Amino acid sequence: MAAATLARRIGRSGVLPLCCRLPAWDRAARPPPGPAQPPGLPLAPCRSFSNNKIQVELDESSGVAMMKFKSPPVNSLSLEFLTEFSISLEKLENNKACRGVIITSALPKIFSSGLDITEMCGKSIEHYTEFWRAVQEMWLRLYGSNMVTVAAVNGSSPAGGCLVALSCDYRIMAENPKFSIGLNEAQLGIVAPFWFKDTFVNVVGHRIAERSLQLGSLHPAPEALKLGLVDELVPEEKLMEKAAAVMAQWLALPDHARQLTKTMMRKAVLDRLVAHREEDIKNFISFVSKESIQKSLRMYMEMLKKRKS
Ligand SMILES: CCCCCCCC/C=C\C/C=C/C(=O)SCCNC(=O)CCNC(=O)[C@H](O)C(C)(C)COP(=O)(O)OP(=O)(O)OC[C@H]1O[C@@H](n2cnc3c(N)ncnc32)[C@H](O)[C@@H]1OP(=O)(O)O
Repeated sequence: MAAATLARRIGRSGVLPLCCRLPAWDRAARPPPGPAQPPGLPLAPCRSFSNNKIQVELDESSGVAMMKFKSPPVNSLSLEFLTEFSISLEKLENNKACRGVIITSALPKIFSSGLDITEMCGKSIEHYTEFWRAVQEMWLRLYGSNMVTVAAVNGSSPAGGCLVALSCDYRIMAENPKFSIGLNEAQLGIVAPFWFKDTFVNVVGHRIAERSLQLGSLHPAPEALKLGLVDELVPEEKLMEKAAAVMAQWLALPDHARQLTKTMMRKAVLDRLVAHREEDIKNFISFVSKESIQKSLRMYMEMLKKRKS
């Protein structure tokens, strides 16, 4: 689907209507590009594209796209960011030449600061609905992607930023102990929704997830490795090289076998949100609309600003 059409269908809602396409985790495995492809079949025109928030470059010879978050100061996941993120994933997913994507940040020291807290403060019910649908959409696309997804975590990655990394197939983090990662929602006085929790449990197991979620822990990179929250640590200057090597290793397998296995591992968790999407939006709205939650979020934002001065 052309980007313009997709953007129109998404419209202000930030949502890709489910009727527009099969979810990635239900699609048939794609044949690998290259010799198996009928000669003369044009590849989708998406070698490189970028928007205000995200830059994507696809190397058609390897089938690997590099996606860089570039939304200063901290790559927070605003409604606009999430919409652009979903559009970018959709474009790659629909491009037969693309088999894998490496996700990283173009900003120094920050992978993503998580959901944009200002989107959850003092807004209308319509806005909360639109925002939360966009958060769901992003996760459904990324966690359910048929592509190989590798997170090259080159900076701190709290809450929603951690969810992005957790939703990938493999996480490599820069071995800087000043960089931390985790679902720290409890520290903000809020609660990670069930599908954040499910994604976390699927990566680190129940006990580690329970302790980390209750404490709202942000784990420095070496601790994140010990917990299995990331798969590898490498010196920052080697991060992209390592990500490319890991990608090549994963792409060496036949797509159909890897994709069906991924679907088998993730389907139950994806289906749970799909079945309860509207209820999840209602829960989010009634939760963030509480005066006590608004107060907690405002205090947290003030704390961030004070820490700076
Ligand atoms: C019963 C069940 C009901 C279920 C209901 C579910 C409800 C669940 C709802 C939501 C889940 C939430 C998920 C989230 O992702 S919340 C966001 C969590 N993120 C954080 O805690 C990170 C906060 N930020 C930081 O720790 C730091 O900013 C940093 C480490 C990322 C970067 O540090 P530094 O480089 O020192 O930058 P600054 O702190 O100076 O920040 C620059 C600038 O950016 C602003 N900012 C930072 N993070 C955010 C953010 N997430 N959203 C919006 N704005 C952010 C910061 O305030 C500064 O602004 P400035 O002072 O105006 O320059």
